[in-house]
Amino acid sequence: MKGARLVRRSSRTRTTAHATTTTATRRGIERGSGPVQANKGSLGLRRSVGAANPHQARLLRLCAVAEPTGEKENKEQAVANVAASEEAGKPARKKKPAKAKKEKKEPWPLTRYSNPVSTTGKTHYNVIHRSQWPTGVPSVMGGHMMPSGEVAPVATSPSAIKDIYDATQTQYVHPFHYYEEERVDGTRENSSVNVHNNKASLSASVCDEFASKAKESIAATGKFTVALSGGSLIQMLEGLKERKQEVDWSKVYVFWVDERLCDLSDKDSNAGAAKAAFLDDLGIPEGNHHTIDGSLPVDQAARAYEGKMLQLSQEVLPRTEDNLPVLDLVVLGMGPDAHVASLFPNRQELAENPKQWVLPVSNSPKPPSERITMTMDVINSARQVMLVAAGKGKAEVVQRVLEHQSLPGALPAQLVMPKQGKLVWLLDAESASEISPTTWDDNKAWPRNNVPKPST
Ligand SMILES: O=C(O)C(O)[C@@H](O)[C@H](O)[C@H](O)COP(=O)(O)O
Repeated sequence: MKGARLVRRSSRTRTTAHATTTTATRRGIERGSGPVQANKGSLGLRRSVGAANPHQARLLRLCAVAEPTGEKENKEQAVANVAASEEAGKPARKKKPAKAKKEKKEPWPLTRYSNPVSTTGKTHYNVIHRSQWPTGVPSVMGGHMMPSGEVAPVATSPSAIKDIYDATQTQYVHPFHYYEEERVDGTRENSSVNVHNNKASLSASVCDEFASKAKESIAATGKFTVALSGGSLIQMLEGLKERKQEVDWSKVYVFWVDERLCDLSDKDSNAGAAKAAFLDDLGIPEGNHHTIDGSLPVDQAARAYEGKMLQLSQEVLPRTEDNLPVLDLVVLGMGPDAHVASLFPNRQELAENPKQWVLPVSNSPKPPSERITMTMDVINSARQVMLVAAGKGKAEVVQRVLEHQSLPGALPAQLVMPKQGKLVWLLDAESASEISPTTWDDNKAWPRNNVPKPST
């Protein structure tokens, strides 16, 4: 059996005045071929052998239990030896049974992988045998390794994925997918990691990047479409007010990559918080800010929001060949479990969902429990994605996401890979304190488990 191999692909690092900027390609998993077989050994009952006397009959009964076929020949031989020795009046000599070959154990989770089957040419599926995960995707699906070599803690997601078992195929078909090593346009270096000295310079950089993308897009296409996330990001975007004169805000369309199901006036509303913090000051036309209808049941709210997006002309919101919307910019925060938008680890919403752009989320591990979210496919169809994380509390997850390839779905942020566009990570020194970009070119430093932490 060949297992999965962690592979770091090429990367390079450059330093700018206020930030260390590392451009790196995505890492991928290379797997060997051939399905993993549960190596139980075949069990069989001993063939019937006639007993010559009561002693031999007892030996036969002892042997007539289920036993690995590899040992049965030896036992038959032992019985035959006893019979022969007794007949010759000699004490029986027991023949040592041959030692069963020890199965070579590979560290978890490699033994849980089976063969990747490329069904579409662009997608790899993990095919998991029924005997291996009889109760669905295991809770330790977050089987990424910590720097210590330990398996990372169980994901906080409460619900197991139930509906991925395909009864006709007698196997679990894992719904998450990887992209092939190369992007659609054939280039490899599509992501960069920018580390800023502190949160203030990070926020300034987030606003600069936003404004420059807006100007670029308006100059090229006459509009700028952006989808925002909530959380601490909203405060970081306040600095856009200082860039009010730089951008023609009347041509800006704002969407929510995810939103909590509540009224705009509710303290939980991302859109409400952003309006108060900066949106209302920028002069974006009312009709260009697309908010959700928080009074609807969550599934209807998702459908209605998707409907709003679908109604926009293709001049404003063009589509990919796969009929996915192409946003000019998606700005994501990241939770401590590596969730982005409201796409939480090991949840059904993360699965490929080609028919829908926006999904309802119930029982969200992060409160409030009902939300809507754009799909990972929509995020990955954007022209540019910004992934922003700040603070010491994010250091460990940033390190895991950037330096350890996990099982797909365990760390949603690892699935952010714009197909045509660019991914820019924007971090502050604290959230980047556990990563070691200077070793990203060093093949010997992979896998990461033994890499010493950067000196402070
Ligand atoms: O909860 C939301 O509304 C989100 O959109 C969510 O994805 C958020 O961006 C991350 O949880 C990071 O939040 P923090 O930056 O506050 O940690």
